[in-house]
Amino acid sequence: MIIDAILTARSVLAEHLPVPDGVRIRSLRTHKDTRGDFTELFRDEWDLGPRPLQWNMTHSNANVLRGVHTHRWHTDYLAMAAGEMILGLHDIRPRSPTLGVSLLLRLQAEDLHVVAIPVGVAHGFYFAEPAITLYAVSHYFDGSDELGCRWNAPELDLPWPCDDPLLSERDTTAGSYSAMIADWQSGARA
Ligand SMILES: Cc1cn([C@H]2C[C@H](O)[C@@H](COP(=O)(O)OP(=O)(O)O[C@H]3O[C@H](C)C(=O)[C@H](O)[C@H]3O)O2)c(=O)[nH]c1=O
Repeated sequence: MIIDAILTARSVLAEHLPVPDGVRIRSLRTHKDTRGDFTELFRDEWDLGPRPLQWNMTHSNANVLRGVHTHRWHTDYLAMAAGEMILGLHDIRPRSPTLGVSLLLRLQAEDLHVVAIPVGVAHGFYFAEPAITLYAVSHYFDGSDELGCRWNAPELDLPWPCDDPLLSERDTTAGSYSAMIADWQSGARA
């Protein structure tokens, strides 16, 4: 069953489950009181990868899938502000010890964790219900660093819990997995 392939961030940390090399997951501490709550999202001292230069917020409707994308230069750093995301990860770096490793990770605003995704780890965000994602990037937005492939390319080995997600025009017309690999390797650093 697909649902069995989806791990919570908490279980990955608790059971020391393998993730693509360089992916960092950290549990965030929420301080609750009678007014609500307070959670630190980022501390440079946490050493989760390159420092964020830009923060973004995305509202996603139900059944939206953003991706699958990968980058040559910038790291993504994300947490859920509301709702839940199924984060798909897949390592495409030829020299990585986790080349080809795939993972579906459940991120929940109700159990806050932050995830840092390094260059060369392809990723997609699936939202079964409306959700709000906060994410930072280590470089300013540059469309030339936006690589990707079809969300359901078999080579990704990502059993997404959806059949017909709502995609952007860009993701609808995304190319093949092999084209993404060639594109990435033509200019990658890692
Ligand atoms: C990323 C970005 C986008 N935009 C504009 C460009 C488009 O008009 C609109 C939506 O952008 P896009 O369709 O690229 O958004 P996503 O499909 O959610 O993709 C983004 O989130 C996935 C998961 C990624 O990994 C990508 O790096 C990132 O592009 O926001 C900006 O103005 N600044 C930005 O930094």
